[in-house]
Amino acid sequence: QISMKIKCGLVGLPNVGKSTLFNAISQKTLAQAKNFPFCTIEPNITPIPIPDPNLQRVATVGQKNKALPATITLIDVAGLVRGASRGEGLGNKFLATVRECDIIIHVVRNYEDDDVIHVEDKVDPVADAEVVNLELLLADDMHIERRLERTNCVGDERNVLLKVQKGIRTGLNARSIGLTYEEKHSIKSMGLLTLKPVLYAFNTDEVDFTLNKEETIDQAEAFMSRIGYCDRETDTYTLVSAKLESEVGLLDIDERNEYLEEIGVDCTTQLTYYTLPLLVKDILSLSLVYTGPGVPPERSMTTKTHIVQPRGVKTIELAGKLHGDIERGFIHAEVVDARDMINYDSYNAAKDDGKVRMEGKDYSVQDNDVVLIKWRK
Ligand SMILES: Nc1ncnc2c1ncn2[C@@H]1O[C@H](COP(=O)(O)OP(=O)(O)OP(=O)(O)O)[C@@H](O)[C@H]1O
Ligand SMILES: [Mg+2]
Repeated sequence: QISMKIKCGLVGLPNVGKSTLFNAISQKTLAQAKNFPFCTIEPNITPIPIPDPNLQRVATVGQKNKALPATITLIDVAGLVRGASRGEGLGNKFLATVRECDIIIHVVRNYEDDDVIHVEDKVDPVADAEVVNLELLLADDMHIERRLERTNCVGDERNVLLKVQKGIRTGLNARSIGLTYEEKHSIKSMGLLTLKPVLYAFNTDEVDFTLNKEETIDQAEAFMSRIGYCDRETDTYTLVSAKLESEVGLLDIDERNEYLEEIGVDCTTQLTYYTLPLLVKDILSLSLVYTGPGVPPERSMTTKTHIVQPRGVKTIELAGKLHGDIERGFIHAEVVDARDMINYDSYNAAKDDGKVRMEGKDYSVQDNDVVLIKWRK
């Protein structure tokens, strides 16, 4: 449960800008992004740091010379076309990669550009999203059917899958039928595509992203209310301009800032490399906790950020994650909130001021906790 890699899969029709967005978020040219459908065949994978304005300060106050941010993994896969579930295009084999993801980033094309081929011949984000969503639903239906044919599919798993199958056959996503945590858990290994939360990346051109921003937001809101096979309770969207963002990502920092200022774009509120990991953190209710501060320098020179998934991680589990010896020798944990700690000059100063509390091995670590585990060999 702790520091488990969080995977985000980029999904969408071919040639809508998935690889361009992948490059924009990674701020590198890692993926080939070209104007032809099925440009991507093998998945592109890269870690993306979760922006954290407190991390550097926590490391400094904790007298550590290295600060490691938490990362999520971004995966860019092949485009999906109408009929993929019946083997059209590249078929749906690559969806096995998406099954392992925690969240789907569904890229839809809202930009007009006669030079960029559209596999459905016209720019229509609602129609595109429906094509993809229907294929995801059909892929789940087939995946469930195959699993139900197996004699070892019994008990809770079978009952829940029958319930999901019934829902899917009336056009409902697995995430829309109100499964309990336990029910979801019993079918976890299936990696159902429609059980995953979806973040729509509404990919627009530079002008719609900047000058016409208000209208573009209206369009995106209208898009969200019109698409089919969507969950209006959980699914959300973000505006992106993959081309612009991938281009500025390659400029050196001064050039980039100057250009962004000229076009009125703010990095930390508008650029996807910054906003998207934070959205993912929010949607998946992830917490960040730190280890390192308070630990003597000969034991650690690094403040490390860990991702904690919902439903709690105990200090003893965090200890196990750091080292088997630390888990075995666990005495107690010192815990301070990072937002408090950064107001002091040192870890000890925060401690002297009563900001550091003592917790036992069953304490569930919280977002922003800085944890120092006391242990003996
Ligand atoms: N916001 C945008 N405005 C204009 N052009 C864009 C935008 N986003 C992407 N493009 C262009 O669309 C084309 C296709 O992009 P890209 O290769 O990223 O698509 P893709 O979804 O990865 O396709 P595939 O599924 O075939 O791998 C490229 O020429 C890219 O420059
Ligand atoms: Mg691609």
